[in-house]
Amino acid sequence: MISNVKIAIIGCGNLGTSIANGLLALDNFDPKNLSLTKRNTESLSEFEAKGVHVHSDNVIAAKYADLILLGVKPYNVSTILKEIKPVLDPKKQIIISLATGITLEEMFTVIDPATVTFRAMPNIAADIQESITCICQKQASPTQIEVVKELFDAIGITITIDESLMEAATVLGACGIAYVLRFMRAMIQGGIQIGFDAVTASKIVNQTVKGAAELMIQKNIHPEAAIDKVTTPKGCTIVGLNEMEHQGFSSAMVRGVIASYEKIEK
Ligand SMILES: NC(=O)C1=CN([C@@H]2O[C@H](COP(=O)(O)OP(=O)(O)OC[C@H]3O[C@@H](n4cnc5c(N)ncnc54)[C@H](O)[C@@H]3O)[C@@H](O)[C@H]2O)C=CC1
Ligand SMILES: O=C(O)[C@@H]1CCC=N1
Repeated sequence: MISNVKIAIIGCGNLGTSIANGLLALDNFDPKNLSLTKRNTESLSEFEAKGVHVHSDNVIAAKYADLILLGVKPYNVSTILKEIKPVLDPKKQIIISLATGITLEEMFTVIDPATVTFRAMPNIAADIQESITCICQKQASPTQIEVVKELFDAIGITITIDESLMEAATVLGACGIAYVLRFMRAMIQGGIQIGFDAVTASKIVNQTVKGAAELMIQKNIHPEAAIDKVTTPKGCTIVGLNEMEHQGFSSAMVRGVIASYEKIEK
């Protein structure tokens, strides 16, 4: 049970906070099983008030954790690993790096290559237990894989992938939430121009996007199959969609995805 596992999030910023919120909303999750670190812990005081261990000592947090999540920026991963290495127990603990573009091999140049190490790529919807998290690992036992899957299943859904796809997973799942939000913002702006106030436009757009996503998830169909049901011949939907395509909508999205990917691969 994930509720009995001691979890440390080293470097609890935007993503770490989302994961912490998702975990704390679970039934039976004991806040005492969660440790969050940050250099300046002021912004984590709400967690402290809920009984979570909050401090700036990464070594202490790592020492007493079963699962050690690295939530720092990619360029800080190596420094953190060097810092916590003296207290790591490769046989008992599991390290999970959330950092973009840092390979398992790179981590093994710092820590003992026998350490059970995962890379995981969740997104900020972990906050409301709706993340999609892609994971990959080296030398984990089926039980250890199960524990890590259980952690991320608790805050959304989890897919196991090959490490070679982790950068693509970052773009589609983690950056992806920002692409969707920018799309929503544009739709709200359009809605305001055709007459709605911002609050009403947001409400309509939020539910429309939720409905579209749920339709795809529950019916397991390709988006275009559902689009065909909306586009009345000679109607207003197809006119709007075609105008968006004339303006490069799909092309802009594909090129944005590739630009993000190329940025990580550099
Ligand atoms: N923000 C997102 O949506 C996603 C981020 N990621 C990855 O997660 C990692 C974190 O991203 P964010 O949360 O956006 O960054 P962030 O900058 O909000 O969080 C990083 C945190 O680490 C803390 N930190 C830095 N050095 C530290 C140290 N020596 N000891 C303890 N804490 C330290 C910082 O104070 C900060 O709070 C990055 O590697 C990023 O690539 C992955 C998926 C999604
Ligand atoms: O923008 C970034 O680099 C990170 C990785 C995925 C989401 N945020």
